[in-house]
Amino acid sequence: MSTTSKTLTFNKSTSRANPTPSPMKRLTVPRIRQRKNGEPLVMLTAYTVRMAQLLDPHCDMLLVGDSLGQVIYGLPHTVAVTMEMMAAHGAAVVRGSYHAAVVVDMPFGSYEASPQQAFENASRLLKETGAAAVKMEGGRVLAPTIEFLTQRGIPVMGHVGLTPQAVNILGGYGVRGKSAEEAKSIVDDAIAVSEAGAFSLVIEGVLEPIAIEITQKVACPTIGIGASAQCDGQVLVTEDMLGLFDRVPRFVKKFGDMAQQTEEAVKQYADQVRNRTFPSADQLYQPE
Ligand SMILES: Nc1nc(=O)c2c([nH]1)NC[C@@H]1CN(c3ccc(C(=O)N[C@@H](CCC(=O)O)C(=O)O)cc3)CN21
Ligand SMILES: CC(C)C(=O)C(=O)O
Ligand SMILES: [Mg+2]
Repeated sequence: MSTTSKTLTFNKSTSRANPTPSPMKRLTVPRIRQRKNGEPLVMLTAYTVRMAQLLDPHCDMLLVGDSLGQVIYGLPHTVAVTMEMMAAHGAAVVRGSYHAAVVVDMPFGSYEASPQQAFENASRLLKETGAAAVKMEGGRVLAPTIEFLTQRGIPVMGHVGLTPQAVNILGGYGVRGKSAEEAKSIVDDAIAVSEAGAFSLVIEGVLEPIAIEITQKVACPTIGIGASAQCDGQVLVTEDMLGLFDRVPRFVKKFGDMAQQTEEAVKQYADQVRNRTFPSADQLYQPE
C-alpha cells in the first residue's frame, strides 16, 4: 500500500511541544524553597502527557494529584486511588514536562502506617516516574514521617486544612477552621510539617486568616487552594479551571469552558457523519 506517508503525518508543531526532558533544566526543590515571599509559585494538576506538555511552559510545578480518582476514573472520592494509578500517570506527566518540577500525590493507605511504609512507597514513586517530590496529607501525626523521608533524600510537600483523603472522618469537603480550636490545630499542623522538613505546603479549604497566619509563620512556601492570595503560590485542578469537570468546589475560578467547546465539536462531527459530509476529499487517501 502506498498510504504510509499520509498515515504517519503528525502535526509537527504540537506533537512534541517541549524539548527532550533533561534533569538539569528543571526547577529544583531548593529553587522552589527560595520562592518564599518571592514571585508566587504557579502549580496545576496534570495526569496525562499531552496536558503536561501544554501546562509545563507556564507552571513552576505540576501536581499529579490523587484527584485523578474523581477526574479521570469517576470515583466518588480519592480513598480508592492506588499506587499503580499514581505511578502510571506520574510517569506520563514526567514524559510530557521539561521545566516544571513534578510532584506526585501519595495515595491513601500508602504512607500513614509508618515512616518505613512511606519511604518504600515514596521511593517507588520517584523511581517509577522520575518525579522530583511526593506530597502527603496530614499534620503533626505525619511530622516524623516527613522528617524520615527528607533525611533520606525524598523531598516532601505537605498538605493541611481540608485533607480529602480523610473524607470518611471529616464527613464531607466543607471549609476547615471555623472554630478557634480547629483553626489553632491547623496552624499547629502546618508548623509541625514545615519544621519536619517539608519543602512546600499546600493549604486547602480554610478561612483566609488561617492561611495568612500559616504563610507568615512557616519557613517553606505555602500553596493555596481555596485559601488566600497571600499564600506563596496557588494550585487548582486543571480540569476544574478549564471548565471540563462537572462538579467543582466553590473555590474554583473557571478560566475556560472546554466542556462546551467539546460538545460543540462532537455535535458537528455527529452531524457530518450522519449527513455523510465527513470524511470528505481532504481526509481521504489519494492514489498519487
Ligand atoms: N475536580 C476536583 N477538584 C478538586 O479541587 C479536588 C478533587 N477533584 N478531588 C480531590 C479534592 C477534593 N476536593 C474538594 C471536593 C469537593 C469540594 C466541594 O464540593 N466543596 C463544596 C462544599 C462541600 C461541603 O460543604 O460539604 C463547596 O461548595 O466548595 C471541595 C473540595 C478538592 N480536591
Ligand atoms: C487539589 C490538589 C492540592 C490535590 O491534592 C489533588 O489534586 O489531588
Ligand atoms: Mg490530592
